[in-house]
Amino acid sequence: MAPTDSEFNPDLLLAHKLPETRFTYNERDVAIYALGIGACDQDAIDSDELKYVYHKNGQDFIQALPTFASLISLGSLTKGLDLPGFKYDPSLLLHGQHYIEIYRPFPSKASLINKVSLAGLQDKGKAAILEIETRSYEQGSGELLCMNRTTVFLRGAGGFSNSSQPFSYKNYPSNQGLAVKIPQRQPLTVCEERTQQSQALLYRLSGDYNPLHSDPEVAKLAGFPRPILHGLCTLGFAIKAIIKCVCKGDPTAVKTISGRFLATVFPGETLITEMWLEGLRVIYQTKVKERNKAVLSGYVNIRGLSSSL
Ligand SMILES: CCCCCCC/C=C/C(=O)SCCNC(=O)CCNC(=O)[C@H](O)C(C)(C)COP(=O)(O)OP(=O)(O)OC[C@H]1O[C@@H](n2cnc3c(N)ncnc32)[C@H](O)[C@@H]1OP(=O)(O)O
Repeated sequence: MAPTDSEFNPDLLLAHKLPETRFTYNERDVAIYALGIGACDQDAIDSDELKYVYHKNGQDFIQALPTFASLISLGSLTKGLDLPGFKYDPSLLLHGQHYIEIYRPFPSKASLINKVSLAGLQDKGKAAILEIETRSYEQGSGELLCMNRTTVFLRGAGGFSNSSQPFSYKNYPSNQGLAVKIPQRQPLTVCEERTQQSQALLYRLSGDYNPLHSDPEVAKLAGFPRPILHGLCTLGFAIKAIIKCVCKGDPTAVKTISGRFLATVFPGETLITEMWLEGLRVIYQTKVKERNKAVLSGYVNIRGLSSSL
């Protein structure tokens, strides 16, 4: 008998080709994104951050933060994905992990073509873990600008495969795993930043309009007391802190970014990011100060460091 629409069908799923998408942005988008992750929020003349939102000292271009890459992939994903052979409830979806490779610094405006593919699916019993890879090419030159791998944790969508041999598919190298071991020693440096009560309302204007981050009723139905902060907003705060504290304010120093969202953040909470240097890798962990709770951890690979660190 042929499987019905609601049944798991790995052959159908793995053979499915996701459509190419397009993403065009300009300097206004770059600046709105930076404001959404707290640039100049604590100090409107912050000499490290003004360049992300304004033509500081007459600079020609507003400078894009490396985490702007995460927006490029999201355009095609935030409404959820229709995947033949696999069903899930998009209202129970949580962002679990995010991985970015940046191949060259971001222009402050561009038109891009996204090639999207399924990178992984795992049955974890109580949940399914779905991974989508997006490679973004500059229209015209065809140059590859960045790659995003979005991992989503689909609550309630597990248990779809044989429980003695749960389904597990990954098409990328295991050394790109995102779990990090937090060093036991004191961090090299620590950065504290308060998010605003309106943080998610501002961040959503960059393109992730999921009402989980803005609508109290939708948040309650998803199991939260109030709207939660976008995972990529928290990631943006953490990486901006690393650029300021370790990369001496140079956003082009960042090559690779990884992050695992460990717990939910509520807008208005204070983020404390601890950073450790291991060669050309910064290991980091972000905690919510008010609850002393780790909410994000990961690493950033950087291109080089000045010897004064
Ligand atoms: C296609 C759609 C694209 C979507 C676009 C993006 C939409 C954006 C949404 C958001 O921004 S949501 C807000 C940001 N995210 C969060 O706030 C999530 C924070 N994290 C959590 O709440 C929890 O970590 C969790 C994800 C609910 C998991 O916790 P839980 O206690 O249920 O898991 P465990 O029992 O510890 O582990 C089970 C299993 O899953 C693996 N795992 C655990 N956490 C993660 C994770 N964050 N990412 C990926 N995988 C995770 C864990 O290793 C276990 O596997 P095994 O070890 O058993 O193999």
